[in-house]
Amino acid sequence: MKIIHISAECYPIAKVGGLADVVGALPKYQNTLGHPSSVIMPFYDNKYTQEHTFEKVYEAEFNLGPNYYVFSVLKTKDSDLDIEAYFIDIPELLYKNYVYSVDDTKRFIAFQIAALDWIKVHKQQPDIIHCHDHHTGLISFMLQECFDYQVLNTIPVITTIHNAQYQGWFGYDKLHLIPDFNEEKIGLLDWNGCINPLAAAIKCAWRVTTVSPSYMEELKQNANGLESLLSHESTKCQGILNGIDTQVWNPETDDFIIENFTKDTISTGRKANKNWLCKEYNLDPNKPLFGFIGRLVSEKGVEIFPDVFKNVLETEAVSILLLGSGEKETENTLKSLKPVYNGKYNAYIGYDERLSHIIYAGTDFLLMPSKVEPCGLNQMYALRYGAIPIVRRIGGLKDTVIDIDQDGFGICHDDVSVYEVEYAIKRAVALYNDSKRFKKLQKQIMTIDHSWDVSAKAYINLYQSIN
Ligand SMILES: Nc1ncnc2c1ncn2[C@@H]1O[C@H](COP(=O)(O)OP(=O)(O)O[C@H]2O[C@H](CO)[C@@H](O)[C@H](O)[C@H]2O)[C@@H](O)[C@H]1O
Repeated sequence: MKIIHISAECYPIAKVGGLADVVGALPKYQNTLGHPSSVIMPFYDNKYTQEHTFEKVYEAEFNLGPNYYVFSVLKTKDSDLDIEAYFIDIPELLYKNYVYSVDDTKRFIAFQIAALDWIKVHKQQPDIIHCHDHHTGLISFMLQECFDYQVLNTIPVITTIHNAQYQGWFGYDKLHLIPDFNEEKIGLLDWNGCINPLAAAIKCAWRVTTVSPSYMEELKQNANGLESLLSHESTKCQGILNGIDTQVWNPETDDFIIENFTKDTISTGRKANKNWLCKEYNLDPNKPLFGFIGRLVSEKGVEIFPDVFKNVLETEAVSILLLGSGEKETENTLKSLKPVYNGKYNAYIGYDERLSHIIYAGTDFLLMPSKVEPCGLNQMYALRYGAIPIVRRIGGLKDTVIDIDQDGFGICHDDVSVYEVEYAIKRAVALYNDSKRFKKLQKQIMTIDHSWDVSAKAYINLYQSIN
């Protein structure tokens, strides 16, 4: 089966968050299962595109409302990837030093048109088009209803919702950007008086998946306005838990970390990474270290951090290290705590792939008090690197972490409240002080298998069921 993934992000080419990790890994595992799987993504102006050379495999032009654009499809000449990636180059719209910004509607409609124009002329048509999130949400509508793409409408389209909070809404003033379609079908684009690409995908895709089974269930109650639509379409929806790329995320071979380790050398390996972090960020390596890595947005539960950190740092012998970027106000608040708790707390506000790996390898505990967590990859990376996750029981966190009091290996809490997270940290400190149990758990969690093997097969089964 020939599969094409269409996405705004793909690791290591362009990454903002977990979407990139999934699109960088799933096709790789599908290739290994014998199903040629490639990725179509925008050609951005970033480190990856600057450091590689590309060849043009196709060029054409298209209409975006009243304007004409020329686009090229590029392929790396010196690919170091295990997947085949094709890049849509529209210099005026996509070749930017960012992935997302305020002009996304126009940029991603253009991306979707160019991607489909190219698929249309492809010698070998795909058996499946797999779209990711709202940036590619109009593809299933376009195949079904736009006159230009009718020839492709027998190709099954799958949409994966990585995060239903973001839906890509836009007003009717931009309707003219979508290629011509039968206007009686306008209802397929509409949700609550706006054009809603994610809603259109839920209506038009052949199948809809979310990135964990629990999140699928939760969306029926809480989907940022799409609850009734998801309940209505529930027969074509399925939750498939994300995996992790165990080649990229492997403490034994990871080039980013300070010292590599296996479960047999975990003690010295993790110590070297923790010592490096503590030296670099002026923290005490003899205290339990609590880390956080992620986008600083409300759904990650980060608003409670200032109060949690103040309470904990004043009463417990702990160190805290945070890596994240996002909402400016949260960034500033978290930055402002640094001088107050000098030596006990530090934060790197920004994006740093290498540092994230070292934190997984060196922190004793990883905090994830998410309000919403469709799957969450960080807890799985933490497990693989022997860091104990402290998670709220929600979405994929609920599906992957079991509390130590239920014979499990993590620390779980039910609500996102200062009290509950503080209590979870206190339980973690008690666990840390029970050194024999703590060390045994660290070894045990490194052996939990969250690789893509199982889930990549689940996607193949899903594709086969509609092919
Ligand atoms: N400042 C920073 N510096 C370096 N690395 C950083 C970073 N901030 C985040 N990261 C990295 O980005 C990734 C984040 O992945 P998540 O799954 O936690 O989140 P995200 O919410 O982006 O993804 C959405 O999609 C994914 C994939 O489906 C779901 O798991 C998730 O629940 C859903 O919200 C991890 O690889 C993490 O290490």
